[in-house]
Amino acid sequence: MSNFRITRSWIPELRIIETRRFADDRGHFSETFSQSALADDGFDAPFVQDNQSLSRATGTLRGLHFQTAPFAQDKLVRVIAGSVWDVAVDLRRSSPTFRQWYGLELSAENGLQLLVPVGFAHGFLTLESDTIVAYKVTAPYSGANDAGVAWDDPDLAVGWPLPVAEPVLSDKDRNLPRLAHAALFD
Ligand SMILES: Cc1cn([C@H]2C[C@H](O)[C@@H](COP(=O)(O)OP(=O)(O)O[C@H]3O[C@H](C)C(=O)[C@H](O)[C@H]3O)O2)c(=O)[nH]c1=O
Repeated sequence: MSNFRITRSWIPELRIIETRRFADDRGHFSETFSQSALADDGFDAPFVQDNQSLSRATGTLRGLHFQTAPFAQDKLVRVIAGSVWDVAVDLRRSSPTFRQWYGLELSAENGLQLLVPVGFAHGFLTLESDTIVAYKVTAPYSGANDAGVAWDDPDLAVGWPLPVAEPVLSDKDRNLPRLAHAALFD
């Protein structure tokens, strides 16, 4: 049996990755990344950078972000501590699921990962305090190509399970454009 099970969300380009846990009296062990498991599922873009963020407060929302070409990124997202509602939004104008979003809970407890390909915006909302999110990307950071769309754009109507009245946002995220004015993918 493989240590990874890769399935697709109802938006088929989004992969959900389950990792096998080897539990014993000490706790558990799992492999968290396998290039060959992803390649066997048809994903072979090389990851070039690892990122990690700590969000202290429950209800912290980071997103919805993406980088524009030529620094567009695929992202492989997992949670090391705590839990998030993780969201990907299809920004590909030619896609049958354009403007649609998919969300799931990623947590240290469930060990799930989401692979968000180029063409999607990504964001998450923390469901616990002191949540640590780690993710691999297939292009380096480029501030000049850092783009995004408003987390609360009514044209997207993302179903954030807000555990607080108002999310904790960066100034940048508070001022991201609505979809109608955002950079998109073909
Ligand atoms: C993403 C990134 C940021 N930075 C610098 C730029 C800022 O001075 C500082 C914080 O960046 P930012 O506020 O964009 O971090 P997040 O709000 O956590 O954004 C990230 O979280 C959402 C959920 C994502 O999907 C993106 O990968 C990423 O945009 O780190 C870097 O130096 N390298 C990087 O790769």
